[in-house]
Amino acid sequence: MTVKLGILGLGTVGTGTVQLLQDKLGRHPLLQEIEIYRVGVRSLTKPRVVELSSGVITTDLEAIVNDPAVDIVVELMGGLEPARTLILAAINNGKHVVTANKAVISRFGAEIFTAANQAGVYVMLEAAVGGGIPVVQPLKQSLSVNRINAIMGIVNGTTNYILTRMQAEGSDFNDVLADAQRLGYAEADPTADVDGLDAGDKIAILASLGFDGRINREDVHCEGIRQVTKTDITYAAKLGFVIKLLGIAQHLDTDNSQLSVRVHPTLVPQNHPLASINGVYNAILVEGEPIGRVMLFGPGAGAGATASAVSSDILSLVANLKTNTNKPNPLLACRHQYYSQITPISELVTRFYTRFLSQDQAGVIGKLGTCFGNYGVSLESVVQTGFQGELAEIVVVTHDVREGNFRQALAEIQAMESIDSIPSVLRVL
Ligand SMILES: NC(=O)C1=CN([C@@H]2O[C@H](COP(=O)(O)OP(=O)(O)OC[C@H]3O[C@@H](n4cnc5c(N)ncnc54)[C@H](OP(=O)(O)O)[C@@H]3O)[C@@H](O)[C@H]2O)C=CC1
Ligand SMILES: N[C@@H](CC=O)C(=O)O
Ligand code: NA
Repeated sequence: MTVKLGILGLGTVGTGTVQLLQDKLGRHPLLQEIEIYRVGVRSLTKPRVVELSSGVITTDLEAIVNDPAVDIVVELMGGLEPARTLILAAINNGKHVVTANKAVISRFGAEIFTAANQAGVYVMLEAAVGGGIPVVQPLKQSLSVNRINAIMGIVNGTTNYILTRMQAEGSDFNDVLADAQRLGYAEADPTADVDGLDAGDKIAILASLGFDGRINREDVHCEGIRQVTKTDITYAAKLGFVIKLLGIAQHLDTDNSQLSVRVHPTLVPQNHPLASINGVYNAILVEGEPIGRVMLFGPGAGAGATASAVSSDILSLVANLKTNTNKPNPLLACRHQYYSQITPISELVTRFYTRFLSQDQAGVIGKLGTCFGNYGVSLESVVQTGFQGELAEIVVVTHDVREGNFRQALAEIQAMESIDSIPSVLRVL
C-alpha cells in the first residue's frame, strides 16, 4: 500500500516538492511508496507547471485534512490561518504533518505539538528553518547530546540576497527586493523578510530546539534591514566588517540563567565564518559542549532547496509508517513542557556602531566622549569620516556595554544642540 499525501499549497515550495516526488530516478527507493493523492489550492484556473491526474487538485482543503485515506498532510500554503486550523484538524484526525510554515510553528507550536503528542502523530518542520539546509533534524538528533551555548546565523535568504547585492553593486534596496521576489525567495508579503520577522520566527524555533524550552515569540526582539544604508555598508567595510541580518540565541552568562533570543542587522568581523555567507545562502553556527563549533551552510530559500527539506521529512514519516511501530519515537516527537525565560534586550551586553551627524563645531567629539563616559560606555574607535552637506559625520564603535546604559547615553546625546541626528545604530558581533 502506498503512503498517501494531501499537499496544501502548490506555489513555489509545493510545486518544487511535487516535481521532486514525481522525478524518483536516482533518489531514495522509499519514494516509490509515496502517492500524491490530493493537492489543495486557492485557484483552479491558475496555470500550473506540474501535471497531476484529474481530481487530484482541489480547492476543498478541509476535505483533504478530513479524508481518512490521507496519511500525511504536507502544509505548504503559508500564513497563519487557515494553515493553523488545517494542521490541527489533520492532527486530530490522526495524520502526520510536514510543514514549511515557521510563522505558524513559532506562534502556535505549543498548541500544535501538544495536540500531536496527544494524537500520537509527528509534526516535521525541516523546511521551516534554513530552507534546504538540514538544521532542525541535526539539532533534534545528531547534536542533541551537546549542551548548546549559542546558535547564531543568517536565516533569511531574501535579506541576505539584498544586503549582498547592496554591498557588491551599491544597488538600491527596492530593485534588489523585486529580484528576490521574482526568484521565489521572498514571502508573499515581503515585509516579514525585510523587517526581520521571518528570521525572528526561525531563531525562535532554533532556540526552542537548542535550549530545550518553548519560546514565546513575542519575547524575541526583531529589527530588520530597512535602516541599513549604503553609507553604513561602506563605513563598516572600512572598519573591517560586513553587515548581516543575524538571528542569535545565546546564553549570556556562565551559569546559563540568561537566554537572549534576537534578530538584528549586525556588523560581523570580515574574518568571522558568517561574514562570507552571501546571496540567498543561509548558515547556522552552533556552539556546543563538547562538540565546539559546527556550521551548517546551504541554500536558505527557493523551490528545489526547500522541496529537498520537505521531502526528507516526508521520507522519515514514510519510513516510520512502513516499520509499523506504535511506540512514539522520542527523536521525532516534541518533548518541551515549559517556556524559557528570555532576557530583555536592555540587559544585552554588546558592542555598538553608531553614526552621528553634527554641526561642524570644535569640541563635539569631546562632548560625545564625556556623555558616553558618564554612562560607563567606553569607546573603541571614533572617526570623523567626512561631511554630508554642512554636517560633519562621526562614526563611533564602542567596547562591550549594557544596552540599557548605551541607550540612555544616546538619548542624552540626541538632545545636544550640536547633534543634528543619529541616522544609524547597529550592534557589532
Ligand atoms: N519560498 C521559499 O523559498 C520558502 C518558503 N517557505 C515556506 O513555505 C510555505 C509556502 O511558501 P511559498 O511556496 O513560497 O508560497 P506561495 O505563495 O508561492 O504558495 C502558496 C500556495 O498555497 C496556496 N494557498 C495559500 N492560501 C490558501 C488558501 N487560503 N486556500 C487554498 N490555498 C491556499 C496557494 O494557492 P494558489 O496557487 O491557488 O494561489 C499557493 O499554491 C510558507 O510557509 C513559506 O514561509 C519555507 C522555506 C522557503
Ligand atoms: N522568505 C524566506 C524563505 C525561506 O524561509 C527567506 O527569504 O529566507
Ligand atoms: Na532546513
